[in-house]
Amino acid sequence: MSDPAAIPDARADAPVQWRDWTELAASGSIAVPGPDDDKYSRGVLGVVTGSDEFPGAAVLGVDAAVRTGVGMVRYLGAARAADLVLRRRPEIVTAPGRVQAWLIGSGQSSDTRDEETTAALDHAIADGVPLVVDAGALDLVDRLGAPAVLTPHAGELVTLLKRIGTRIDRATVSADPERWAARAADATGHVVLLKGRTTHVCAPLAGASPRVGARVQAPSSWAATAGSGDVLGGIVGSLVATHSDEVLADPELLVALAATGAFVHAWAAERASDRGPIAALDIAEAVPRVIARLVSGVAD
Ligand SMILES: NC(=O)C1=CN([C@@H]2O[C@H](COP(=O)(O)OP(=O)(O)OC[C@H]3O[C@@H](n4cnc5c(N)ncnc54)[C@H](O)[C@@H]3O)[C@@H](O)[C@H]2O)[C@@H](O)CC1
Ligand SMILES: Nc1ncnc2c1ncn2[C@@H]1O[C@H](COP(=O)(O)OP(=O)(O)O)[C@@H](O)[C@H]1O
Repeated sequence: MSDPAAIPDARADAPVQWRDWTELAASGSIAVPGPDDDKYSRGVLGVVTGSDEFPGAAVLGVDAAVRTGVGMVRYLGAARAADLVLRRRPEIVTAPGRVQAWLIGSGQSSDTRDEETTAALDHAIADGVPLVVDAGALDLVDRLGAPAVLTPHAGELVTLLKRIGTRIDRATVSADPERWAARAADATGHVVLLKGRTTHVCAPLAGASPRVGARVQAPSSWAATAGSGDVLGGIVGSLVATHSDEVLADPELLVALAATGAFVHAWAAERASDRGPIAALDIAEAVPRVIARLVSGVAD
């Protein structure tokens, strides 16, 4: 149960100007390659996700990242996951090298993290480029130096807030997601994307008040299926990698990129679903059609 006495009041609940994220808003966050572009200039996403326990999460995130439109994906996670990633996506590079953003944590757990994964995560965190931090890397939040988007679901947000002494339960988060997403952003100093039927993306307070927040309403709930969040991580990772320099210059841009990622995810799920059930990979497969519509304004 939540314990209101444990919730600190200092600086709490500074105002957020919430904006519903529309197709028009999302269309501004897609990088379209030009005649002079190559795979490096478009942006490279480094990925450290998956584990022996959850290798599939790596496949889902990488597949979604490629389909969102990035120049290259370097997968540098667990060996078993790397095999599966290459089977699904032979274009993935598993050699280390420069990247413009990192996606870390999906399909991992801080309890079972092995030495190799720890070293790969340490490298990603020290690299100085923007990060998308999911599931099993959220415990590393205090060590992030570069701008980051954290992508918790309600349960993971509860754990994040517990670290700063705010003891609430999952139901409390679900009852007021705007408040708790904002509180987590302030507590961590990073953009928080709180997942759900409505996804809330909030920037931390940084001088200007009110700060910006974005709400993405999913048109249905068929996306509530295992691995769906791993797909979202790949989509957001790809959008961040293709806007890396802009994010380093203005970290608040991560709100627009993360909200666009949630928008693309929600509408890819809708297209894949056709009013029926879907699997997580179906969402990834539908991403290019959603992106095509965003950049051309024309439905197929
Ligand atoms: N194919 C894959 O590799 C997948 C990997 N995943 C990864 O799995 C890890 C754990 O993520 P979760 O979001 O599941 O963790 P949660 O924090 O939601 O769940 C924690 C635990 O509670 C249990 N639980 C929660 N709700 C339950 C219910 N209604 N009935 C029975 N048990 C319930 C789960 O089995 C789990 O052990 C993450 O690293 C995530 O990325 C998931 O994304 C699912 C797919
Ligand atoms: N009721 C719902 N309606 C629509 N989308 C949902 C709903 N519940 C969850 N989602 C979306 O599905 C994804 C679930 O992510 P997550 O909880 O991390 O699942 P997993 O760990 O299985 O990948 C998120 O993108 C979230 O916004």
